[in-house]
Amino acid sequence: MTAKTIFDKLWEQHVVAGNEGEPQLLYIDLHVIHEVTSPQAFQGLRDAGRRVRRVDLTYGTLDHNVPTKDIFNIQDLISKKQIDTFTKNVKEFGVPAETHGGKGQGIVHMVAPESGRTQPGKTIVCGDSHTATNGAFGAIAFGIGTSEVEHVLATQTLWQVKPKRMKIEFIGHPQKGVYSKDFILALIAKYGVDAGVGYAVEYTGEAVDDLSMEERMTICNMSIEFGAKIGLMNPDEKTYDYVKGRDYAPKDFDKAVSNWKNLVSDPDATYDKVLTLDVNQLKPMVTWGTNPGMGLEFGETFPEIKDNINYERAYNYMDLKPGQVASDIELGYVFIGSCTNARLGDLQEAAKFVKGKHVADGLTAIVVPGSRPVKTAAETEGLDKIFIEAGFEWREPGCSACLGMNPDQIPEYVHCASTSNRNFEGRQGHNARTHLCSPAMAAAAAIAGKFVDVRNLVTD
Ligand SMILES: CC(C)[C@H](C(=O)O)[C@@H](O)C(=O)O
Ligand code: SF4
Repeated sequence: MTAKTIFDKLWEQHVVAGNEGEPQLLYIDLHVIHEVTSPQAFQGLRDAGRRVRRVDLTYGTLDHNVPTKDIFNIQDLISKKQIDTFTKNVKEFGVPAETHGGKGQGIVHMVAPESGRTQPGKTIVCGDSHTATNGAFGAIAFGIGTSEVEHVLATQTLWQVKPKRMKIEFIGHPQKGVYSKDFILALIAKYGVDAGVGYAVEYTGEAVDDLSMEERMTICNMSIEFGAKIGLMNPDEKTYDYVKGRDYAPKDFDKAVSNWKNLVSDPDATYDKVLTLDVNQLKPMVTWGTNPGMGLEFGETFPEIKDNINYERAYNYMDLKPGQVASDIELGYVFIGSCTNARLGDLQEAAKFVKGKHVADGLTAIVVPGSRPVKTAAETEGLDKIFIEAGFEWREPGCSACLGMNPDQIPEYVHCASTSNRNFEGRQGHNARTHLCSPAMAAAAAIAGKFVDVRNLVTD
């Protein structure tokens, strides 16, 4: 029997028709939807007189347009329309979905795992690029376009060409104050934002084994910033423990686990490409430019422009210069949120750097839990008080300032330390300047008023 990767095993199990190298029809086990990319898809079904084929394998939430200050007061007309349309569509088609302001609501890539629907072995799609987040469970999960959303709603299948296989090994053990966000930012800085194009990436290595499920999700989430549509990991005991006891966990859990145990890459499986990154000496990462690959370890000087036209443009947009360092950036805003880094563990870690301290003068700092369950759990532990007493705003869950599709926008020309995944021009607001980093780095920066090395602040 030839050795196989987890990706090969899962792909084979889901092919309904077609041969490798050509488009193949895949069966989809879970289709998650949100208000931005589903309206035309539902309209298409309506026009064709079709229904949703498997409402039981479909699940929706509202996230991008949610106002996080005053959640029921939706001022923006487009936001209001998208939220109302979604609510009407899921009702009409009978799709289970979280309600606006409801107890399970949150960012789409957070609520699927939280509800227990995300499980090893599944194919999971959503009309959203960061769907790869779910790959942390040992699933094939990827973002699709609106016409594909319609196809999946109607047929529960999707045509796809099988990507190549890449293995990325994170070796070593990080220093305290260095997190999985730093691993993935370092990987993208080293190999570039296109390095993953055409590949399904499997993340392995002792550094990944040591991570919690939440930290693993941060890495898979940013596969897309590395250029890959799919990023996944081998499930293990931590994966099973995460799923166990959740509302939609398998009823016969032991049987499910015995199946999941086979869903790992064989030791001698081969890959089209293998990359490694040693995290032993890795320092906290901060991006200086306008794509997620323009990042450096804390303390390194920003690069020379040379012939790099993108660098010149990035420097102009960011109002920074070669030779400067991250601590030179004059921060005006700190955003702790998004599907990359707004889980309970992220907020717990950030709170450690905030407790008993105060946000720097003139700086606005907001914490936006990624989902209602995270918000509630954080409040039960008193994290909200720690942040509020320190001068942070404590918001309602949603995508928030990750992208400004809601009132949460970074003001023009202001530099923002952000725990999100994209630092493109205008992403967080017109002419806003985004610096990607870990929750700990963002929290410490809010207190200091500038980026500082959190390795020096770790107490436990
Ligand atoms: C709005 C949505 C389609 C988009 C995506 O696909 O990623 C958004 O979530 C983002 O992060 O830019
Ligand atoms: S939090 Fe950001 S990256 Fe995640 S789904 Fe929302 S907009 Fe996209």
